[in-house]
Amino acid sequence: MGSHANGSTCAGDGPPPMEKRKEPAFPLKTMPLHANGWLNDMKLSSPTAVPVNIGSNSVAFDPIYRAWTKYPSALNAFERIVACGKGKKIALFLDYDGTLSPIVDEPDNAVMSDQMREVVRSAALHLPTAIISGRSCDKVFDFVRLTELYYAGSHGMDIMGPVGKTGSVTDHRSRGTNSSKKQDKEMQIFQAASEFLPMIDEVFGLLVDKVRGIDGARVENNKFCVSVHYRNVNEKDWALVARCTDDVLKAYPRLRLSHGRKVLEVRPMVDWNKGKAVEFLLDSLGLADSDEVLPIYIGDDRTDEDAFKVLRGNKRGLGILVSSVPKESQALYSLLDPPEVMDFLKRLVKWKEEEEAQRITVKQLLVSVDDFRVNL
Ligand SMILES: O=P(O)(O)OC[C@H]1O[C@H](O[C@H]2O[C@H](CO)[C@@H](O)[C@H](O)[C@H]2O)[C@H](O)[C@@H](O)[C@@H]1O
Repeated sequence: MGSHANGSTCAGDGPPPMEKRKEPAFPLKTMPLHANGWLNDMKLSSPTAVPVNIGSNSVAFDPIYRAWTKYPSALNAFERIVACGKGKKIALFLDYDGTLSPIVDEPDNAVMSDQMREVVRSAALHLPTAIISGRSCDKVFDFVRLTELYYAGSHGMDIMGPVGKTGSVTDHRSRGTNSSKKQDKEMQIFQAASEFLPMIDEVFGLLVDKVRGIDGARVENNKFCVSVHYRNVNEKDWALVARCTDDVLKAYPRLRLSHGRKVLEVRPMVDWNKGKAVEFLLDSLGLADSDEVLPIYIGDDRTDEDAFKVLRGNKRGLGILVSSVPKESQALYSLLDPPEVMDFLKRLVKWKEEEEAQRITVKQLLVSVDDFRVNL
């Protein structure tokens, strides 16, 4: 995985800081069975990259990482990837946290660099582009601040797009949409679980109260989902976080839980996920024909696997996993970290610009030949 050599570590994935801890308010052996299962998942969901100290490209020199060749580097395989897209339209789907912005300890600080914003903007000018995030649409929009894109927040349960853009999604399949405007240029297109809003608000309040005593625990309201963060919680207290979340969820059988990177994600029990959001957008944008369109999805999280799976099915498109540690995935390719994502997007934009320039030249040539014939 040669191209991975320019990477940096996800510093935020390191062990939580050793802080003064509270003892769990209950003996661990009394943990309910599924909260115990969660604990296992909590440990597995965000494995720590173990950097080997060789210069700044530590992870890339890690022999274990280098031996991980199951998902080839999307940078090394760039020519192969664009060859799949030759003569097709490429549709781009991007996760936010850990893909466009580095993982950091404080969720509110997960800003996107200006450079990355510029690259995503250029990509969106050439290719239909959507950001699909576990965060609420509003939050991810506040970070990204680009009106040229589609946004699918709350794990795809809340989809918004640019108003008046050619090929923009129409409302014909939407449920409960009143075209609520955002930033004057954004409109709500689809909400998969709008009836859950009051329940999510309620659960958010209960979870905030419940984990208040746990050092480092933080609850985030993502509109149709709630995130319970334990990145800054001492590992010994992760079981307590699981137990508190489970206690609250017991009264809400219509909510379920998924695991992200040091976060428990509470979400409505509806048949909707990032994969469904990708299908919805492809379909609604008239991009569902796999003979004409190559969808590429880039993401780092477990919840992105639903999208990788959709694209892998029938060889419809390509998933690219962003990871600095070897892990199993439904993706076909990999990138080390957000800087590599930026490099990949830059190359994609350049390739697209060259392709467009070639097409214009050929068109001009054909016009000249026609003119020549007419004048003969
Ligand atoms: O689908 P995504 O865009 O990847 O969103 C998933 C979650 O991302 C955020 O949490 C993660 O990033 C934080 C900032 O780097 C980090 O502190 C946290 O540990 C990660 O899990 C976001 O805060 C969550 O609400 C999203 O669900």
